[in-house]
Amino acid sequence: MACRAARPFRVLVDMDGVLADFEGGLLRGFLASYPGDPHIELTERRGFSAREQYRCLREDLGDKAASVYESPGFFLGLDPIPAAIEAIQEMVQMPNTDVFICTSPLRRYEYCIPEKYSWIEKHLGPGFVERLILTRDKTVVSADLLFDDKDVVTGVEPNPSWEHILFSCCHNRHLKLQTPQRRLESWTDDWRAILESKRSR
Ligand SMILES: Nc1ncnc2c1ncn2[C@H]1C[C@H](O)[C@@H](COP(=O)(O)O)O1
Ligand SMILES: [Mg+2]
Repeated sequence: MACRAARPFRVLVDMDGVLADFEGGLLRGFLASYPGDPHIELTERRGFSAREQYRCLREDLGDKAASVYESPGFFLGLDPIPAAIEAIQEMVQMPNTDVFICTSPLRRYEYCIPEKYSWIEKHLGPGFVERLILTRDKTVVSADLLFDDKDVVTGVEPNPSWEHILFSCCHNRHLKLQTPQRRLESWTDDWRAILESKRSR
């Protein structure tokens, strides 16, 4: 029987809230577009969906928040999360390691999709565009690790192959994880140790 060589270790890295500062961009855009309306400080964000929290604050604010991130220029204008660019550039150079950026486009994808490609080219270079996976369902993508700020990542596959590492973001900081779930506080935290511990399992 022929032996199959083990494939390289595979890491998926989410984009919004992990590489690109979606929450900071949303607050900045909301304040600029709706200066007279109440807003949610980043320290007060709870729950993944910013639209839902704004809607709870006042019914009309949910759609106003969405109008900010559905506008042209929003995704391309996002700042990188601190130390994210350096971390992913280092990760991609690691031996026996494949790194992909795995992100879900908005349902209103007109500006979101091309701007996600452009953001990667702008901040990581044209070669990195090859590593972009756009999917509304990350559970069907096979990998060893997924770094994602969404507290619950679900889809059609009930047992995804990856371990979800919760990347800390303003909306999930207060959550207490169930063991054995793991968290990465920031890209200055020890993400290398997470890769090595998973690699050696
Ligand atoms: N915190 C968020 N609130 C509302 N919408 C969000 C938030 N973070 C990301 N999004 C948008 C932008 C993306 O197109 C999709 C899914 O993002 P992902 O980071 O791939 O889960 O939702
Ligand atoms: Mg995200």
